Amino acid sequence: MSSTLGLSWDQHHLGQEVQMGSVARRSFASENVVNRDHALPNPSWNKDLRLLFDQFMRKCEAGSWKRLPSNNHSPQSFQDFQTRFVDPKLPKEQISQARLFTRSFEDGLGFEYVMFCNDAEKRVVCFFQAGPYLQGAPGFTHGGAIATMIDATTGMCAFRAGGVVMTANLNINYKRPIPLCSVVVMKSQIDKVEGRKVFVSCNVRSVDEETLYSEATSLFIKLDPNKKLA
Ligand SMILES: CCCCCCCC/C=C\CCCCCCCC(=O)SCCNC(=O)CCNC(=O)[C@H](O)C(C)(C)COP(=O)(O)OP(=O)(O)OC[C@H]1O[C@@H](n2cnc3c(N)ncnc32)[C@H](O)[C@@H]1OP(=O)(O)O
Repeated sequence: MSSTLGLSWDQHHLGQEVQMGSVARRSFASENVVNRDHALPNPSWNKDLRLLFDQFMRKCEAGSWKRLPSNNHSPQSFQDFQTRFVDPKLPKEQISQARLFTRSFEDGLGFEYVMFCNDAEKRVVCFFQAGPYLQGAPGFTHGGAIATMIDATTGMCAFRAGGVVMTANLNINYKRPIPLCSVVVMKSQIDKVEGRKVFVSCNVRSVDEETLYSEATSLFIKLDPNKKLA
């Protein structure tokens, strides 16, 4: 399947996966931040997150699911996105400090998560542990942090199916508050694709699946390579 940038998503992801191996431990002198794959267990992961990770890694061995690496810096394969869509007049020093929002916290304090995709079924699953810096109401996870993770999960689902996309609309029903430091299961799937529009839905449940925390629908638009974004 080809994306609007003329690269197939396999090429994008190949870039991501190649990068994981070759540059994963590269240090960025400007701020001494190691660009690494965060979608792997670290000591802050609780038992639930580790169990879910192990369970899905076994599914990966069986073949239908794939773990998605997640680095704090954009992979080299997104250079094309930058060249086409990012204003060249933006200050280079600040741009070189850019990092993925969800990977900008120290381990355990913010967003700890791992995503797995099943391309044949057009599904992405995310296991998310909300760290203590994501508090909204005391003891519970901030709604903006939940929205961020729903956007990231449905965005990845749309990207796997449709190439380079941006969020045009995100609707969330928050049904139950998510306890801080707990793990939730986010399941997303492509509902339909109409031209450049990719419709995705997502639900957020407790690990035992008994509690439905949130339900969401998103609309992503495949970017037109001939249109400037700003
Ligand atoms: C972040 C980039 C990622 C790229 C790389 C992907 C890597 C994936 C890897 C890892 C996933 C990580 C996940 C990250 C997740 C985070 C994503 C974000 O945070 S995105 C930031 C928030 N979103 C914006 O800032 C968009 C602002 N909006 C826009 O720039 C434009 O509106 C845009 C690009 C969305 C569409 O603009 P047009 O000019 O290309 O397209 P037009 O002609 O307006 O619309 C096309 C069709 O869509 C409909 N449409 C557009 N917006 C709609 C809406 N809100 N509701 C309903 N329909 C809408 C229109 O009516 C039109 O439909 P008709 O073809 O006429 O049938």
